[in-house]
Amino acid sequence: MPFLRNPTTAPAADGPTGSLVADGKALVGDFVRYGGRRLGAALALMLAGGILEGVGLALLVPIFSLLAPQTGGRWRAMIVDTLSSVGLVTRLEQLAAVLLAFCLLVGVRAAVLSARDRLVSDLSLGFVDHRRLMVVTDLAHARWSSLARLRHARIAHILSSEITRLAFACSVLLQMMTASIMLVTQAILMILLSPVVAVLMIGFALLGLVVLVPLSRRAADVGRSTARFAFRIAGETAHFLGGLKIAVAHDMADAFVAQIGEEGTQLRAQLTLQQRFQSRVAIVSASIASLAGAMMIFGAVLFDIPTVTLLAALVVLVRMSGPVRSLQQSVQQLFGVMPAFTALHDLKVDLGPPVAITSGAGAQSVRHGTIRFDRITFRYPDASAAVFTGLDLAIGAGELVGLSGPSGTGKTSFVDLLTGLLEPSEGRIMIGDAVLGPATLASWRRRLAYVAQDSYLINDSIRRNLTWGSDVRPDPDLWQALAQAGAADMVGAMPQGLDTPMDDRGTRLSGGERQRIALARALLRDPQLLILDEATNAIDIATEQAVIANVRRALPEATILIIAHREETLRACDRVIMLETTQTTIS
Ligand SMILES: Nc1ncnc2c1ncn2[C@@H]1O[C@H](COP(=O)(O)OP(=O)(O)OP(=O)(O)O)[C@@H](O)[C@H]1O
Repeated sequence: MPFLRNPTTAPAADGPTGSLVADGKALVGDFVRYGGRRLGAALALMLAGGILEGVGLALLVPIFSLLAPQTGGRWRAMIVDTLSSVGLVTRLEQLAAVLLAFCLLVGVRAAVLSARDRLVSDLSLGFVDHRRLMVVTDLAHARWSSLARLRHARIAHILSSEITRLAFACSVLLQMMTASIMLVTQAILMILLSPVVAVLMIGFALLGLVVLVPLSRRAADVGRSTARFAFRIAGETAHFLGGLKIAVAHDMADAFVAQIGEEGTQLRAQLTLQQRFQSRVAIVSASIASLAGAMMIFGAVLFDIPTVTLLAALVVLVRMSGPVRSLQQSVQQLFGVMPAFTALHDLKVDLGPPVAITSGAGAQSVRHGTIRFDRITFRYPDASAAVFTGLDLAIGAGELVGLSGPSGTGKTSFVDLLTGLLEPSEGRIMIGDAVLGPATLASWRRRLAYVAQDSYLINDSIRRNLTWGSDVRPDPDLWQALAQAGAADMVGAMPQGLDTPMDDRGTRLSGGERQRIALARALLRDPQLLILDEATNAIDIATEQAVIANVRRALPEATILIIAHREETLRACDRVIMLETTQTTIS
């Protein structure tokens, strides 16, 4: 599994502002930076598709002229002359040649559009992956104090729903680019066919803008509030089970169902309103388009425009309705999905600057030695009281130390300071003769192993779980570590042994079984400091005592810190640090 080292450096100030235009610009900017040359190639293919579409439509003129000679006007003479000069004399030969050219063109256009769609899909999926990795990298490198303030539900929502909505925003943006290029090429063709018809068309396009923009804006407002509503429901759905549990326990199940039903009704009403606005926009667009068609026919008669030109122009007009509709719908859809982009940006702002870790030449190695808390004061940002004030203590290399105390006295904070997740507000932590800080953090973290109460297992085999975070090791080493953690019999009894998959992160194992696998994994890191954070509390006392003795034998030189409440566990330690109040005392 690759470890991410470099947080993203995109400046937060370039991010969304809440206005569609500014947010759209920021999203496009991000997308352009990501797409680079491939986006250029996609745009070139879009342009080629547009031009081929224009040429294909232009070929309708000779086809119509040859089909209905009396309607051709000056076009027909020109076309017949050109084809005759290359040896195609009869009407049938000329028609066959033009139709062949048309078919070839349709084939080439289909190939270009298929290449365009492949590239566009690659780009949009790749961009979403890239943004997801950016978020995960930012989270992985954020200061722990910033991270601890975030709600889990918010992160889960961003990494699942919001990223998916961003994928949709990308495809909408790309649709808009394609539609715009199509429209421009079709408009140019219209001008070439007949400037008079083009002027009429532009007049109607402007009329359409004047009528449709306010209507679309109102439809977009409705779309935006629908998105907010759906977002709120999604948030509540995430806490559904918790809410249901309390409701059932309080005999409020029917009220809970009614509450969920009411939210559904409100969302439906909102969606109906949105649909109504979209229908209104569609009715007005269709009316303007049909009026434009009628006026074009009228204008053609008035200005004596050949029927062939008129027919071709009408086909172009019909073809233009697709990109126009696509553009208009895309703008509305962007309103709905843009909050996803804003949410990603807000998360980056809330995470603040990444934690400083020196790598390369500036990095220092730490050597095994006494761990010393030297006049440590620690206060969480925004907290009124400090967790530790002027804490002085030392843990000798190779000591087995217990850490205990009532809830809220700072055990987790102590461990987080020791692993460098939190930085002291005052004072310093020494590892041997090195100060724990940006230069020594990477080296120190490579030398420690941390096992939590709720063990993190990945959805993979036991073998991969054991070597997660350390080098690949031969099977005998893995079995030895499992035996030391008291898990060898358990894994040996599984039909696939080390290759047994840990489905659903090992939830089918008991808490104690998961803890023993996590402990074996920690032993395989051969750490200088082993932290067991309530990591054996789900194991029965007799097995736990045996496991602690095994661990000590397996790591004779390592310092071991056990956070525990059980007296039996603490009795196995050389000494115990007891956190009694926020002003720590040590016994
Ligand atoms: N992110 C945070 N922001 C502000 N205060 C915090 C934060 N995390 C913990 N605290 C406070 O710091 C104090 C120490 O918390 P800590 O989690 O270290 O205690 P603990 O001994 O590990 O508790 P427990 O045994 O319940 O896990 C508590 O008063 C807690 O409310």
